[in-house]
Amino acid sequence: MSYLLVRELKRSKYRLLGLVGQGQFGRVYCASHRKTGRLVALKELDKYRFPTHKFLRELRFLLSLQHANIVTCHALEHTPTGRYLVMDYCEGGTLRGLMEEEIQLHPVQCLKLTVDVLLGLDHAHSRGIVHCDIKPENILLTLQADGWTARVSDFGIAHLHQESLGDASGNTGSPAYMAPERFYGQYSVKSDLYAVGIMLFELLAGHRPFSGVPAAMMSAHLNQPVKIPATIPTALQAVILTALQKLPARRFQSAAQMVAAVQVAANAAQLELEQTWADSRLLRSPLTLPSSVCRSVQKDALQAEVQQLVTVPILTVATNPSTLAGGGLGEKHEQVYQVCRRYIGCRTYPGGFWAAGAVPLENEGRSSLASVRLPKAVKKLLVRSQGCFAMTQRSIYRFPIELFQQGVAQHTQMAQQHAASTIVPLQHAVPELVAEFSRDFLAAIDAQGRWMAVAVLEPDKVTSALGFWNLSQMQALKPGSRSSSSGSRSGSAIHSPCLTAPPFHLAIADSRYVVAFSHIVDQGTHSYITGVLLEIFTRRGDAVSAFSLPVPLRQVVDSETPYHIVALEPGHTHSVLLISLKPLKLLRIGVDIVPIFVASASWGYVLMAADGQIVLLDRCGRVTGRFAGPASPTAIAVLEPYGLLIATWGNGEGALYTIDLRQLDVGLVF
Ligand SMILES: Nc1ncnc2c1ncn2[C@@H]1O[C@H](COP(=O)(O)OP(=O)(O)OP(=O)(O)O)[C@@H](O)[C@H]1O
Repeated sequence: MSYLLVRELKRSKYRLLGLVGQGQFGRVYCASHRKTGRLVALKELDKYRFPTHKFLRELRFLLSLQHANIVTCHALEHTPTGRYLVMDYCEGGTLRGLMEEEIQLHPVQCLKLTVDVLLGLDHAHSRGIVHCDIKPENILLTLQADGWTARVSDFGIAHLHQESLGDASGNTGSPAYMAPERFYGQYSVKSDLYAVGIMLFELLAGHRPFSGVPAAMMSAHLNQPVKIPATIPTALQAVILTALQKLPARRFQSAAQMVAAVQVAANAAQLELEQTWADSRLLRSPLTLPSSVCRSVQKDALQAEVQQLVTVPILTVATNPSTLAGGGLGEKHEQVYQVCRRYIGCRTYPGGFWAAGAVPLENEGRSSLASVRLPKAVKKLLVRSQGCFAMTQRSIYRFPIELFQQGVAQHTQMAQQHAASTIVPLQHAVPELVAEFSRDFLAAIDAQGRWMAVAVLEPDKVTSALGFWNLSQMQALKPGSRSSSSGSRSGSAIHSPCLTAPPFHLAIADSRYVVAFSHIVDQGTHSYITGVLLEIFTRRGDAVSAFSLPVPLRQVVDSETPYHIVALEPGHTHSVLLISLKPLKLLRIGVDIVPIFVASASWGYVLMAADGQIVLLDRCGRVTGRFAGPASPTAIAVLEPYGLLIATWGNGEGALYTIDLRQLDVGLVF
């Protein structure tokens, strides 16, 4: 990151959060406004590479365009070292980036993005501006409650309608998206609609209609008929064919006309779209066209959803194989069910599934097995080298990690020896009470298990203070005391900062920083949650930064990778949100279960539904396995690299399960 820019910005109203990309004319940074926490993109404009006239030209276009589907420019900042544009930050990156993710986009989402682009263009066209460079690289994305929203950016080579035709700069652009007339230096609003037609083709077909070197592409755009794959519904084929007419007069006459045609075709093709999509995995959230903006969730609805997670349905576990979800869910489920049935019912222990139940199996006349008694419902499980930390409503317990490792190791050993007829008794484990609080609390433990951040929720529910613990000595660090935890610079005093709002989650960003998440409530109604405030503190309690996310969240989990978190969103029952914090990037992945818990592993993510269904995703969000675990989970965690811990609660009893994923043939690469 440019040292000078950082120094300048230290004195400015923005705090840099990270480098986002590099364009022809300078770098783009993600920054937050120091007072409001609003995220912005700072586009550095190198004065040598971006001559003043070009720069003023783009600024003239940008400042005149204020629309939800155009990346808004707020200001121009001058520093002694340069100048930069302050723009809306688009945390979803470019449409090109989304298309390159190996997650196929739902056709309805593709149509919505196309309509978004057309609405943005309609606004620009109504002000006499032709973009002239529409392509996925110039479409940025923001994430909202109803899915991705596309915003047109980069008006660098835009032209006014009345500017002279045949202008030498008129034929600059990207040949793959250029309308035939653009190769002759001519342009009009219909040239932009042609480019949108190519993009729509590419979104639905997965490739562009013409490819090759620029000369070949020019020839194809001018002469070659467009061949549309039969997989694209007929109604939409007609829209693409009209947009890609060689003669501008035969295309849609305005962006608004094309929006109407896309909407009619989308309705006509609804059934076909669903069928096309049936075999592939996609964003299954219902989407409407055009974007009906629903940026918030009702506070009560979120509370009810969260409540549902805590008060799980009651079922007895570990003593009765029928409580382990098994039937009707495919081969893998059946496989796990069989393993459990053999383990419990026939006194065999074939490996692959190890359970420690709160009710010892001797009660049913069976041999003794290790039993982990869970005194309370576990709300959060964290696995560190020092042990497995189980957090209940007001206490933190630590189980020796060996207990679980022993369980997994024994399965493996037994599976290898084919000694499926013996039950190996495991040690009874008594969890150690690490801390007890007089009120509800949240806690996060750093990856090395050296320190812990704790927020005890105050009764007034308006404020909460953040406290820090040295876990090697198992003690809370008092505000003003000197931190002596290993790895810290000695002599730094601990603070106990007050959080802006009561948090609903604490996460560790890396070995030095903790992030507090709190809901942002609509100031007018006080009943809608519109987003999430993230406040970042050092492990000594110094406030570092704060910024807001535009989407409400209901559950957040730290990821294996620093500055990455995984979250579930209220209202988005079939998806999981991958969040990178530095710089902010959001990726929503569609899944075909309703996850209520998510855990992160070095190889990907584990999602678990209330009925025990478990889906494993790799780091790119592809499904690598699915099977059924115990029902009524209250918390899950990964026991690296191949163990999965599941806490359940029912009938006043709790249980901790360990599943050895290697035994399940789930296609994971460890
Ligand atoms: N407002 C923004 N919000 C988020 N990311 C942005 C924003 N603007 C740009 N970016 C990111 O920064 C990268 C560089 O953008 P920039 O517009 O400077 O260059 P470019 O798109 O490569 O084209 P050019 O240099 O020709 O204008 C983009 O690829 C995009 O990922």
